[in-house]
Amino acid sequence: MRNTCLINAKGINKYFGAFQVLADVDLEVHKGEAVGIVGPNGAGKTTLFGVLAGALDPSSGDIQLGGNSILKHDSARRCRLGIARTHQIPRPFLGMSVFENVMVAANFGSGRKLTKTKIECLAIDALEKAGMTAIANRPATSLGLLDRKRLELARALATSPDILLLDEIGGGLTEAELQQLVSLILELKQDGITVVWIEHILHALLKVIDRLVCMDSGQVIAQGLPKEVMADKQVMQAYLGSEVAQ
Ligand SMILES: Nc1ncnc2c1ncn2[C@@H]1O[C@H](COP(=O)(O)OP(=O)(O)OP(=O)(O)O)[C@@H](O)[C@H]1O
Repeated sequence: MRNTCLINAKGINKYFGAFQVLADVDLEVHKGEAVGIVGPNGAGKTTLFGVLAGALDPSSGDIQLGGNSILKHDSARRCRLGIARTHQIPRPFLGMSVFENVMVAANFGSGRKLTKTKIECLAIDALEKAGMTAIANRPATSLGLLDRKRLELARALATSPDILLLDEIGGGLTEAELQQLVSLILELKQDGITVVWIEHILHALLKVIDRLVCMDSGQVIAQGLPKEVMADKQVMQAYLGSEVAQ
């Protein structure tokens, strides 16, 4: 199962003006695995997600999904092909309720015409998984940061993703909430969803991932088994001076 390459990003470079943010990044993610991405602030992790999800065009390189290039597909098309993403800074539709936000995602992400009942089922299921059923009717504007993060996850789940890109979804959660999040992500993995998770909270990340990738200054500096990557000299050096919650 883990031999099937789902996402294959090759030779990704990204410049903002003259500033190179990604430098020849290769990333393979196999079907069914959970991959963690760590690295100091500014390493290029979120930019890499932007490039994978289609929010940003790479300056060069290719991204394949299931063996086919998706470079020319915009983020909406990539979402319909099964790539869902949560944002580090949540971006709900503020004029809508929690439920409406998730309904939009369920409708939009499916890539085919669904009945209203089916869309509602997808939305209810996603809200349940994200632990938001009790506040489904609240306006999105009334949510605090943690609930906005949950809503990000619910919206991503409602699109019925094959691959879930999670961007620092654990930040700001209590230890108990982190445990719930870990259990949920393990469940999603069990359900066959491939997970790529950028996270600074290592002890949570390490409970979920099969493989770890460490980035620094726009480059992948190590990847492999989590324990080996964390013991890598270059990785430890990259973290010197930055606080890593273990
Ligand atoms: N739109 C942009 N224009 C110019 N520079 C940008 C832009 N977006 C990101 N950057 C810069 O690119 C670098 C990488 O940013 P990115 O957000 O990808 O890092 P990161 O590894 O996700 O960091 P963090 O852990 O703090 O979220 C940073 O120096 C950032 O300031």
